[in-house]
Amino acid sequence: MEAFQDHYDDAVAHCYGCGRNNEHGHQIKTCWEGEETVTRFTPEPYHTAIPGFVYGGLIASLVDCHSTGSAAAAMYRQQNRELGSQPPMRFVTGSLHVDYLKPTPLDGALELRGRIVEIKGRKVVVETDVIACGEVTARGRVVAVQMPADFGGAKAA
Ligand SMILES: CCCCCCCCCCCC(=O)SCCNC(=O)CCNC(=O)[C@H](O)C(C)(C)COP(=O)(O)OP(=O)(O)OC[C@H]1O[C@@H](n2cnc3c(N)ncnc32)[C@H](O)[C@@H]1OP(=O)(O)O
Repeated sequence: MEAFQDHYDDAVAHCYGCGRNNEHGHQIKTCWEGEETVTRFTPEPYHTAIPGFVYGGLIASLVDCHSTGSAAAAMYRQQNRELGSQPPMRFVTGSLHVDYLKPTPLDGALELRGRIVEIKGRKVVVETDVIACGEVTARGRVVAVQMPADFGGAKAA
């Protein structure tokens, strides 16, 4: 199944978290599973915080890009548009909040499951559970905002 991130324009597919063209990045892939969005990512041994446990910054990074991708997909879905149809709708992070509920074992794949909490104007709020070994170890809440055409002085694509 094609992931949301597969539809990002080549010119903007270099994000460290989700850009498929960034060979040094995480290159996460997110899909719908019913009403939830799902990303699966297997941390490497060097993603360590305390030995045996995943670095919190990695978890935040995964929540971030999982959520901005989910926000875009939710907006396309709300507008009954195909992912990848023109003009593109891309989202950046306005706010990123993560609660670390318990240590996340560095032991196989992490699963991120997102729910769309609100869509209002250019804003989409996404809540995401991070699941390791069958347990929710972290929970994120992201306010994603549709990228302005002049974001950072650049042209949106
Ligand atoms: C080329 C690349 C392709 C990108 C394609 C790939 C995407 C990869 C994205 C990766 C994720 C990132 O790391 S993105 C990089 C990190 N993020 C950034 O650099 C963003 C920097 N910030 C900004 O540019 C700006 O602050 C924005 C765009 C986020 C918002 O500014 P704005 O466009 O003027 O929006 P504004 O009208 O103020 O707000 C719209 C709604 O969002 C809410 N809102 C805005 N900011 C916040 C906030 N911090 N906390 C809560 N809510 C907020 C407002 O209350 C309002 O809700 P209401 O009043 O309507 O209810």
